[in-house]
Amino acid sequence: MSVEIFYDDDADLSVIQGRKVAVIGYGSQGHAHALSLRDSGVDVRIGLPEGSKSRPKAEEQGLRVVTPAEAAAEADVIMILAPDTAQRSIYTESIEPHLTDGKALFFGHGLNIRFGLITPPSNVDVAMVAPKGPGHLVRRQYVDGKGVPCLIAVEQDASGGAQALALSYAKGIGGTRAGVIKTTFKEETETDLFGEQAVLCGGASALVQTGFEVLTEAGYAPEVAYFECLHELKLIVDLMYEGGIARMRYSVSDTAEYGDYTRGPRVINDQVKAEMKRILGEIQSGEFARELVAEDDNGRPNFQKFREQGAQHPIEETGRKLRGMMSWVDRPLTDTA
Ligand SMILES: NC(=O)C1=CN([C@@H]2O[C@H](COP(=O)(O)OP(=O)(O)OC[C@H]3O[C@@H](n4cnc5c(N)ncnc54)[C@H](OP(=O)(O)O)[C@@H]3O)[C@@H](O)[C@H]2O)C=CC1
Ligand SMILES: CC[C@](O)(C(C)=O)C(=O)O
Ligand SMILES: [Mg+2]
Ligand SMILES: [Mg+2]
Repeated sequence: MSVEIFYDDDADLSVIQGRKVAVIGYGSQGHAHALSLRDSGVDVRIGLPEGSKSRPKAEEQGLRVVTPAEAAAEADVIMILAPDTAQRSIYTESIEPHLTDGKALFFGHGLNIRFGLITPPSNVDVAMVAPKGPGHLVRRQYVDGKGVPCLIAVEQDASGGAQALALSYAKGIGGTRAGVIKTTFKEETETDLFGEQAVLCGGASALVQTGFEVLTEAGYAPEVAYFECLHELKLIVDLMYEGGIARMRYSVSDTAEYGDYTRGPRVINDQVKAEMKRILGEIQSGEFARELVAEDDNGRPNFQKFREQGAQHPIEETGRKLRGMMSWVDRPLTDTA
């Protein structure tokens, strides 16, 4: 099945430049979208509750901050970039009352629409611009004249111009420099959740931690295990990113390549694939979304525990020490990450 991919020449920046945009939330994605849209000549305001920790940061970076309700009332494109679990109540309390004819409601991820947690009225456009990368890199790439690829989707096209508006927004954050693929809220939501759970975040973290544990439990130095299982992973993934798995295999030794073919499938085996399929099933059925919402409604007791356990894993202490010796690696997050 072929997909539609859009680049700079397919998107008209003046469409979003002609609208007033509210970015609700100023975290990973929020700061990246807001700053890059502003730098692309778009009229942006930030919606944050009084007392929000993010307010001083947004103001220091030259943005006007109002409450989410004020931002939604002023703007005609409202992009919700608060945590997915907070979006329902923000929508009901601060956005829904201001969804008058001709406005557009935008998302950076489709979870709340896909699982029916938010049901917008029929008089507004509902669309998504979802960067396929962390917000801090979305901003860094924009500043460097590059871009993170994005997905766009239109759930509701009340104006007849929702796709052109989404493409224009994507251009404003640098997405069309790299390529913007048209998809649906369903496809974006399910693939994004699967990717982050099974491969990018869950799968990769568990692989790295388990490799580190196997080496250190066998008596090898934690520093050596850290370089082998975490630090070097980036260098290997960089080669895959630049030229695919084949490029990585071309660059590593024949010994590594032979070990890759013969041992890799023993680690990521049929049992792992079956588990990945179960994970995808839980996403598609809505089981994961229900679990996430219940966890949040209960005050996130398990989430908090997992965070603490993760932070206490011995690989973190080893990494802190080693990264401290590599100034180019160990740098604080900045405006452009
Ligand atoms: N993180 C990423 O790189 C990616 C995220 N996405 C999607 O983008 C969206 C935003 O995610 P992400 O950037 O990670 O979010 P963050 O967790 O970084 O967002 C935190 C921001 O939201 C603010 N916030 C919290 N509650 C509210 C509220 N009630 N009203 C207004 N603002 C609030 C926080 O304010 P305070 O400082 O006061 O807590 C903070 O500014 C999600 O839909 C996510 O799935 C998509 C692609 C990648
Ligand atoms: C991989 C995690 C992600 O989906 C992302 C950065 O794209 C997220 O939700 O943060
Ligand atoms: Mg993602
Ligand atoms: Mg995600």
